Amino acid sequence: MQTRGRLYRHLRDRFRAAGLPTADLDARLLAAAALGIDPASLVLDPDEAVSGEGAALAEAHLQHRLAGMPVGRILGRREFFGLELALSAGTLEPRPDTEILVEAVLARVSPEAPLRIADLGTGTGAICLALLGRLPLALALAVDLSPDALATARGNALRHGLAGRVLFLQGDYAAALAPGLDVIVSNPPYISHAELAALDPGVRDHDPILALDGGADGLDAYRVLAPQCHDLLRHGGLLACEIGAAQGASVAGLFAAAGFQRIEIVQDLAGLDRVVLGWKI
Ligand SMILES: C[S@@+](CC[C@H](N)C(=O)[O-])C[C@H]1O[C@@H](n2cnc3c(N)ncnc32)[C@H](O)[C@@H]1O
Repeated sequence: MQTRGRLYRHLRDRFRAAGLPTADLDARLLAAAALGIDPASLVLDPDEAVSGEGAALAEAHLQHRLAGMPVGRILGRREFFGLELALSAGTLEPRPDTEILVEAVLARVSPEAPLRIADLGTGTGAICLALLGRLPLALALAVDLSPDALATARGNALRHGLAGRVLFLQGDYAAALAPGLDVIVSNPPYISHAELAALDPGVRDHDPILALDGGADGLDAYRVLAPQCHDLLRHGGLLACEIGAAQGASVAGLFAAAGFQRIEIVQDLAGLDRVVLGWKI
């Protein structure tokens, strides 16, 4: 008889043998998802029998993972800043690094302020939904070029009860937005062509190219965003962008050239440059 505990150990041992760095966690998440149970139940009730259907689904998850598919892609969902977000073919899988951007903004605005926020290149809606969850009086515009991403983001907003405070727009960054915004956030595509060629297949083959390709040197989006956002922000407004680890000085330079002041570069938990912030004074 197949049990929860045996099924989990089967996945774990195969992932360990394949050298996956997060073998135990991946096995727990994928086995629990296949069985439709909480991961803790694998440990609490290891002797519970599993259905043939559950075991077959776990085997399919196992094969996908061994073929290099990230866990979030297999599950079709991912946790970000405490929110479970659905993914789709048109969305980047949100990364923990991007939580640094959310935290950097939250540390610089008042939670009681009725802020008008724009999230340019919203993907799953990760950044703006995380912000709206912590800023109860804020409203947001979430823009993406991808209609698939926008549909997914809208579903995520509905799931978390935030759809009444965010408007989803298909567009080219801020080209269609009106001035007067308080905060603009963006995690634009910032991978250079040289880095794209060398990218881990788990990223290259599963995240959409529109979410990754930052042009020859990775800075194309910031060249557009910095002047565009300076025009759209009110005086006292904040622009916060996620960046690649080697882009801090270049993006700070683009912010300064567009007229931003009090520019800061914030590091992630690994000490790498991750966010550039600037104020329109
Ligand atoms: C790196 S992903 C970030 C997604 C999400 N904000 C996150 O942090 O997980 C960049 C997003 O920008 C969108 N995008 C790319 N070019 C764009 C453009 N010119 N205008 C609007 N969105 C764009 C992509 O479709 C993608 O959803």
